[in-house]
Amino acid sequence: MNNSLTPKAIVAALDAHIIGQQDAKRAVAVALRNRWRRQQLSPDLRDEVSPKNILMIGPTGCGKTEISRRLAKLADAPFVKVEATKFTEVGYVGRDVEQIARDLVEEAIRLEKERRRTAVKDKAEEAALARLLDALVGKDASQATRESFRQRFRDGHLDQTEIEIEVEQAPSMPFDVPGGAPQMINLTEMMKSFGGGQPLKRRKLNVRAAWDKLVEEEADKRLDQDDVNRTALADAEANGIVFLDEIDKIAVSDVRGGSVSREGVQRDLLPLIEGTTVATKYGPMKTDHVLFIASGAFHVAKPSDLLPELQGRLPIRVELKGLTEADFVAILSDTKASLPAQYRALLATEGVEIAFAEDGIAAVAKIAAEVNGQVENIGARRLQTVMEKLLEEVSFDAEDRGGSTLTIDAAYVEKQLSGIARNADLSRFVL
Ligand SMILES: Nc1ncnc2c1ncn2[C@@H]1O[C@H](COP(=O)(O)OP(=O)(O)OP(=O)(O)O)[C@@H](O)[C@H]1O
Repeated sequence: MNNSLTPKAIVAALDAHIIGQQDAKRAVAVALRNRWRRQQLSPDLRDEVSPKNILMIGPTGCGKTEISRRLAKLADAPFVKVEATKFTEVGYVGRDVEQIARDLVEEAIRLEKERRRTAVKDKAEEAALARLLDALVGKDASQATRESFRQRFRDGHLDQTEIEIEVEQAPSMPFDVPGGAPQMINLTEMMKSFGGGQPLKRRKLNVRAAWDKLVEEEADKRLDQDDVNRTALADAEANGIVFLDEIDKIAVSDVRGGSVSREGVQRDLLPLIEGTTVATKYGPMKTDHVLFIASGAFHVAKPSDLLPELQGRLPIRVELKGLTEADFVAILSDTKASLPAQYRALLATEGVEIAFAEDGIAAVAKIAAEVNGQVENIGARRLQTVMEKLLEEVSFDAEDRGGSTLTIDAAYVEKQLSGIARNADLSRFVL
């Protein structure tokens, strides 16, 4: 991890995307910095320091996941989100919670591959181009023909041309045999151990898609898979972040009748959070230093309804506030890659300019807050449904509007949305 990611720098980076919720931002920033601090310690002391996990308490759609996901991205750390309620479903067997650790390792592998692919990109592209040309003009074509196709490909003229190439088959789903990961059978892994790579399969693709696939394959061939796995496993152990959503739903007082199984889930989660070793396809993974961020609305159950041991493992409590109309204005106006900016960019690709007037933004925020109040409070997620409806017409007609400019002001918002927003029954379905 990067030395420059001080708590202040982390909060500033989160501020670019998330409005308010300063307590939560500060808590995650300190948790992340503590990881860096731990790495600076002598090995014996380093092992003693366990992460201070966080419990985020706040209504739906107020930024809990977003803060955690952005934090992970900032730190380039493997991240998984799991709903705690998933483990209370019918068919649940205690072992399943260990899947969280396995998923974290898979995510770490994906990240590690992505990092390394950039290093071998040039060589991979060269080899991919050779294979692409073979597929386009045949192995025996003259140098001149190959060169001319190479140029046409570079200029993008062949993007939609269909070709048939031999690519590696996607790995088959592993069979998850009772008893855990070490006994997983993966057919493609087995084929590999009998010599040769993944089995090949002829597929029809357009040149654009074939190119991406071939570059990925050629890059992967140049990666030392064992080393990728080793590094990724260590990365998941030291830097992994698990976001455990809906933890309140497995707290005991929230249920009538089903409490045994829910308490069971808490008991199963406990070792994972306290630190245990989970068997994965890539070797044992220790969860001692994984950062857990648990989250829930806690409308009915309280944090004190969780098992005491679990409460102890989530020592940092932060409360996130429900978002107000003013927050919605800020989310629409002041965040990086805000929804208006996204729609503006999307429609610009069709030559349609849209400009959001200040009173237009205010009107959208007002409607979102009203519908949240009348129908159901889904927080900032409401902005997505409102914006989609608002721009539905222009999004559909964009092809006929090339070269035009549309100003989205209060009057336009009123025209598009007021009928729906004032009718609670209608907005229940549409907004
Ligand atoms: N404070 C905020 N600032 C900017 N955008 C926000 C904020 N809160 C939520 N959003 C946006 O709303 C959407 C939903 O937010 P998020 O996934 O963080 O909800 P949540 O609090 O985790 O809810 P849940 O508990 O239901 O998962 C995301 O697209 C996010 O970008």
